[in-house]
Amino acid sequence: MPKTLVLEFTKMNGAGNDFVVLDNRFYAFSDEELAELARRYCRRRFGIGADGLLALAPPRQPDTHYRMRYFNADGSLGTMCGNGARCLARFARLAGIRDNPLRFETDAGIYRAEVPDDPQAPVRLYLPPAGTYEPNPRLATPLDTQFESVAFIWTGTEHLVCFVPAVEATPVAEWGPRLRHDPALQPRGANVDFVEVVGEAQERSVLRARTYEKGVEAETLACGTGAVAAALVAWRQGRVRQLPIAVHMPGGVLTVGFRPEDDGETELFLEGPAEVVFRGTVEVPMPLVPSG
Ligand SMILES: N[C@@H](CCC[C@H](N)C(=O)O)C(=O)O
Repeated sequence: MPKTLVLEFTKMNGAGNDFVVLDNRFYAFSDEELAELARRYCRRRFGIGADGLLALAPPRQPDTHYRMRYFNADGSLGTMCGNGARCLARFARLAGIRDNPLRFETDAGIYRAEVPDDPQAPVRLYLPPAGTYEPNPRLATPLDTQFESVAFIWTGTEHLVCFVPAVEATPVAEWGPRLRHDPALQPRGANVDFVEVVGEAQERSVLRARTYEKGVEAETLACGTGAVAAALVAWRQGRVRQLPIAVHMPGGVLTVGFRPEDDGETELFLEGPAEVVFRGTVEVPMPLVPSG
């Protein structure tokens, strides 16, 4: 009889950016095994279906509650995922870590999250300041004349932010992969955010954005680090003047706030929904070998 392991998982989403979530404090899967689980179970129609896999791992540092592991649907390791981090924080509270706020380790640094008890209430993630910013990166790809500006910014992972006049009409499926694979951005590549400035409403700036995600290799319904990237670039380029900034994505609204300082932004936060959709089990054939 082939050996199997019954794996308990939780399906979650943050504004439609969806994840398979598991408690790796019990399973102790290696990164290679987690990558394989992501490839197998994130597949739509053949698996559970998700943009990525999140694992709650034991902390390595004494002053943190846990360590987040994030794998894209193609099995690639993601240094950070804004919506995933908010979902995993809610999962951690449900899994019995009762402190609030939570402090956790990621491959992009230490983050903090505030999780209200109300399961419908938004989860707020506090991020460290953004990294590399290039307002005019030299790309090999000739740009669409419709693009108003293209900037690179690191918000825990790589983002290329393209301001466009009408995001609905932008052919994301064509321009996303073209720019994501631009030779100048290799070897890591970049997520590509197409952003339109809508204006101001209810004491906040409003952006509309769509993201093509590396590792998913498709447009997702929302991207947390992408919303932060869009908001920061819009602010730095003087395209918006009111804080916070509401970023409308196809799957929902994410809010980005910060305190502007002369040398950058502090108290950077990302807020939005982080919801459990269902819990389930899958029988995982062991040992877990790459499915190819
Ligand atoms: N959807 C995410 C971003 C996930 C990481 C990305 N695909 C990468 O590998 O850089 C978010 O909410 O931030």
